[in-house]
Amino acid sequence: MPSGEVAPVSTSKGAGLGGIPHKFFYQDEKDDYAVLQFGSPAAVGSGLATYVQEASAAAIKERGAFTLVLSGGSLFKALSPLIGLPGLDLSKWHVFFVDERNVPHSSPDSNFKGADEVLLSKVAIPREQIYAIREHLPVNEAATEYAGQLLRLDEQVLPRNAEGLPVFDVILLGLGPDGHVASLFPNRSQLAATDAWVLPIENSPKPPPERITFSLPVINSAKQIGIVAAGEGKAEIVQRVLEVQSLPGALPAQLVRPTAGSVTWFLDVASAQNLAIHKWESTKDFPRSS
Ligand SMILES: O=C1O[C@H](COP(=O)(O)O)[C@@H](O)[C@H](O)[C@H]1O
Repeated sequence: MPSGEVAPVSTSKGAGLGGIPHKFFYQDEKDDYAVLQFGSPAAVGSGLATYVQEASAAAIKERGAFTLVLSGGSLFKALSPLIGLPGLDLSKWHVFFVDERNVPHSSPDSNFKGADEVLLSKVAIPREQIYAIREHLPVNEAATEYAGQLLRLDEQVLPRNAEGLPVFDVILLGLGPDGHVASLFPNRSQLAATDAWVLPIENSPKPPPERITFSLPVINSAKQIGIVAAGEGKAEIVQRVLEVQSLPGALPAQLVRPTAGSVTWFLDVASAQNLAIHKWESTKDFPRSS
């Protein structure tokens, strides 16, 4: 995440409607920090489906497998345009959860249940390639067990980088109103954890209290990270994360900085409404256009 008084460095203006996003880039060392603003939540979903479709085709061509990591909340519904999309080789897909609540799979709080009802039960991904939290374990053991599921996969499915960390093809993150991503909450010790792939959480500020979450180093090892935030309720936090420096004590979403991959934000007009880009474009005083 850029620091200081942050300004976008270039823009390419689409209408935001019909799936053609208004696209702009924030400064980052690797020039790979794109923000896509779509005309509606439905268009965000279509854009997201295309992003996943393209990543899937590339990964399957390269190594015969595709790894997709989901977060919870509103994301599953946004992904529904994936259902019935032609040309997806779903038999090669492996689906994971970047965070999960330590509850039975039948609980309304379960991310697995939410994903299954809205998406996973409607597509032909082999069930053994959907990696759910093991139920009825103490949360420490649930985190260790989930990490074990990842460790058991061979590198053709889940490659490792030079640091030995897993490299997922696509991780999709939601954004909480406090700037949390996955179950990494502001000012919590888990933000500094480097020694475990999957961390237990015993006292989450958002219920339910027990959760497991990927650590930041694992998230930041992904090839592609999509951060999805639609609706007016996300406008304030989207602007804070993208444009307000908060070091020290950066928000979790500001710590999403892939070591070798890219970040793409998926916003709609409502969640992007506070971004300074609109002010600059309307005054034609765009600070550093390229
Ligand atoms: O608790 C959680 O919240 C975030 C944001 O959810 P949303 O419904 O506001 O999109 C979610 O990304 C995370 O996975 C979940 O556990």
